[in-house]
Amino acid sequence: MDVNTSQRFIERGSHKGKGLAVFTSGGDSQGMNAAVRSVVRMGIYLGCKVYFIREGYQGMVDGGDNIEEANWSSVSSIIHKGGTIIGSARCMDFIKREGRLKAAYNLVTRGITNLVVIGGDGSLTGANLFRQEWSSLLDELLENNKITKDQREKYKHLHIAGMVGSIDNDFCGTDMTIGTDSALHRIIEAIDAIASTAYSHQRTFIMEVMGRHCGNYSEIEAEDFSKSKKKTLQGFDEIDVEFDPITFNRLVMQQDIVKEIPESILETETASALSVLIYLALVTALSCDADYVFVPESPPSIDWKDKFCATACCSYLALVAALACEADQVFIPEDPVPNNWVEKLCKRLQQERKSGQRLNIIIMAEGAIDREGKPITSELVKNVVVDNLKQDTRITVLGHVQRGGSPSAFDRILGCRMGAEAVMALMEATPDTEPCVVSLDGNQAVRLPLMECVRRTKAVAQAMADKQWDLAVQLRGRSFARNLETYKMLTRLKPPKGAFDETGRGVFANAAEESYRAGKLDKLAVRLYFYRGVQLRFCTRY
Ligand SMILES: Nc1ncnc2c1ncn2[C@@H]1O[C@H](COP(=O)(O)OP(=O)(O)O)[C@@H](O)[C@H]1O
Ligand SMILES: O=P(O)(O)OC[C@H]1O[C@](O)(COP(=O)(O)O)[C@@H](O)[C@@H]1O
Repeated sequence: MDVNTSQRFIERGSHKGKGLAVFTSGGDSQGMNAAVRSVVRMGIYLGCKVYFIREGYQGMVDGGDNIEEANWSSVSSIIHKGGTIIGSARCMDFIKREGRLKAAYNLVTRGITNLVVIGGDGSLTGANLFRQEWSSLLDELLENNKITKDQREKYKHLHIAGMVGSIDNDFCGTDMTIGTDSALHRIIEAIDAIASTAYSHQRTFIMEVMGRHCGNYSEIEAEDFSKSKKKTLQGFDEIDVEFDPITFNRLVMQQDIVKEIPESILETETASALSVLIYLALVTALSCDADYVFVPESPPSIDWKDKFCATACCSYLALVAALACEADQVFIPEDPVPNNWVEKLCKRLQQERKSGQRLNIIIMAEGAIDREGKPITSELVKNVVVDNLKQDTRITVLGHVQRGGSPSAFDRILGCRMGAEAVMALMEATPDTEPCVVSLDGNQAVRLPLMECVRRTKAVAQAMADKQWDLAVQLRGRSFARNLETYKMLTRLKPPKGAFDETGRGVFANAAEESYRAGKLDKLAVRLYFYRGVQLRFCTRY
């Protein structure tokens, strides 16, 4: 499209008469209001008739006052508010065709054929299914004399654009989901606050942050519910809802699903909800100098508990002490091997205390598991620390605080940009255009095929279910992998072989300086080298 065409296209009123609706679905997140506002105003600007659909898919199915025309001022003064002013819900009715038929009727009778869905992968999957079925739903409505032939013809194409609203940053295809940045702010503020009291009492704190995924849940078809079909998910067969207290805790976290899924499915399918997404835990650990982070994509070995307090080797504590506290001594540790993580953590905790550190922070994603896929709960880690290290230990579950409060500037802007792009995508759509999800790629808003992203997102869950941890990390994307690598890098005690020059000075420090001056390195690499260099310089004093 040349400049003139594109300018004409976004001309005020250039899409007069089109019916467009926006709704929020699944878990709410900060920044959703900014996105809603942007959709409404962009739509109105282009001449569309814009509707709110309240309470997610439930409002679409129920119709009535839940579908309400919006105007310019209905989205005034909402950009700074957390949550979503139009409500969000998880809706079992929409999982069934019967529910989707009602939803189609409610849209057609209002002339709505453009939908902006703001939610997670489940909501986007539902929207895609809805679009696939649209034609047959309209046929059924016509057959039942619910709509006229004219309506059937006029509204025969449904267009879908998605935006990912979730604090979990768990959607493949976008660098940041709407809400993640704000949630991180909450977590970091909370950890900073905890650190002061932890310091006073010389305590270890286990901070549990949100981050879970139930991608396979979205794949449950309506038929599965009616037939109570028994399914087995590889790797989770041993999970017992009733008798295993650890597993029970996990399922409690999924209580919205537990409530609604028949017992027979609950016992098998819900297990898949244990596939956990860890962005918040990982990045928080990185930002807060946490002593350890439990993450499902890269879980510890199965015997983590036994090894937790068994030996005397520690790397992270020493590194953090050296970097953050200007420690006088730096240890040259062994490269961490996955099966030794418990040992290392134990050593770290002990070593930090020995070297004068007054507190420890352990961060856990709420769905952390070990390499066998078994959950590791905050309670379990606490017991291990208390029983074996005798450290005064507390658990803080940050819970929904993370999803509350005002959105950060980043999330407000992100919502605005994504919303405008979603409307543009709908206006440009042709009958053959696939549903898209508006994503952030670097600093660019891009449109990606919705189902491809959903497929990739679900592949992460599958990789974890298959215990393919490297693959799970890789599927989460480059930036996730880099964050994990950075975290591991900065928690190493021992620099790689060849890190010293003949004078004992870190060669990485030299290399970084030279390369940075020559413009050969990116910021991250320089920072990593810098940290290694600092560490090595400390060594040279001995
Ligand atoms: N496979 C599906 N078919 C139809 N609707 C679905 C499907 N998966 C999810 N949904 C709808 O989307 C809602 C939100 O999905 P959920 O997975 O709970 O949250 P999120 O969108 O945050 O991932 C569900 O309550 C349901 O109404
Ligand atoms: O608010 P609920 O229903 O207790 O759900 C809690 C879950 O929602 C989330 O905040 C977001 O999950 P979704 O984006 O998948 O909806 C998770 O991090 C958390 O585990």
